[in-house]
Amino acid sequence: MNQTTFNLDLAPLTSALQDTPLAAWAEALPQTLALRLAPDSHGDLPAWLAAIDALPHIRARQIDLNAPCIRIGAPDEINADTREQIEAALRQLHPWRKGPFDVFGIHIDTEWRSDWKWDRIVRHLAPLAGRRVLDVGSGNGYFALRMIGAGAALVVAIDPMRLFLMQFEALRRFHDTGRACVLPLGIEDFPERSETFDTVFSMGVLYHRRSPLDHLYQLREALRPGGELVLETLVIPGGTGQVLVPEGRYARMRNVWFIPTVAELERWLARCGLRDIRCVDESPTTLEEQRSTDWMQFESLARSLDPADPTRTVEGYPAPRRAVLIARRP
Ligand SMILES: Nc1ncnc2c1ncn2[C@@H]1O[C@H](C[S@+](CC[C@H]([NH3+])C(=O)[O-])CC(=O)[O-])[C@@H](O)[C@H]1O
Repeated sequence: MNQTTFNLDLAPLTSALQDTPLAAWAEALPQTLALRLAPDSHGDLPAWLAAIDALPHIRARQIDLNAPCIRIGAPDEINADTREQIEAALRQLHPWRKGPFDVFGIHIDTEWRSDWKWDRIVRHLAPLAGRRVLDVGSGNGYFALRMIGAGAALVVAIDPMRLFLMQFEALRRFHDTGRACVLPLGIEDFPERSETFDTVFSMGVLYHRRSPLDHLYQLREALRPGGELVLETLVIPGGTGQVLVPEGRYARMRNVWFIPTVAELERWLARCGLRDIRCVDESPTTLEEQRSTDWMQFESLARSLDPADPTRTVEGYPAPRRAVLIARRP
């Protein structure tokens, strides 16, 4: 395996973006990613690459990217030894946070029931069929695959955590639509103004940004005029003008900066020039939706809530609740 470029097949992406303002950026991606994926760039990278290398080269015949539990291959497509080999390699890529997936009958029970989030969102979207999509903070590409399942023409998914790219690439060993890619990049590595995408998703990212309005502004600038922004983030109950800035950790997470109310978030979106702003869902995160599993054995939400009062975090803040807002770039 060529560890420097990690065999990321960027040709479909470069070709899909060739007539857009992102053409030059896409052309330069091999050099950008060579640095990001250099063998010494992350201590675990060699082990992850070895895990992917240990996967057999098989193409799944039965694939369903539209199912809540994304299905790549049916159990009867492989024998028991091959299944064992695949499962052992996929487990080397622990922790699996976003999913679930079913790979030739191996059920990857991820920390999150990401299918529940998708259900809350998808029915409110402009239909994704034929659209060019950007997913910022994509995790392992679970949602990117669901977007392809919903007919998107192209999904560019970015997430700086290289493990999540490895998980996406491991699954891509068995299927490849050529229409979705996960790139190991943060939003700060993305061109400021591309005006290329029909739909831009930012889910679970805003509260990690120290400058949330700059984040919203950059998301807006990635949209073509008339394009749709889908923003999912932590919120607190309350009205306009209220924002929680945790003193230290929030629900044991270190890098949480701004948690506004829905009304305040709507104002931020409007100030960033977005229109037709609507909150389509607001839900508390439950212990059924985010939990430790066999495929994510670290601590999860349960350990972040006050055992005496689960409506509070261990730090005494309101327990996690998330809102989904949809807006349009005029
Ligand atoms: N600067 C950054 N640029 C891009 N991504 C980032 C950055 N910083 C962190 N991330 C990534 O943003 C993701 C946040 S999780 C949401 C995943 C998915 N969207 C979900 O909705 O389940 C949070 C949650 O669990 O909700 C992580 O994968 C980070 O690596």
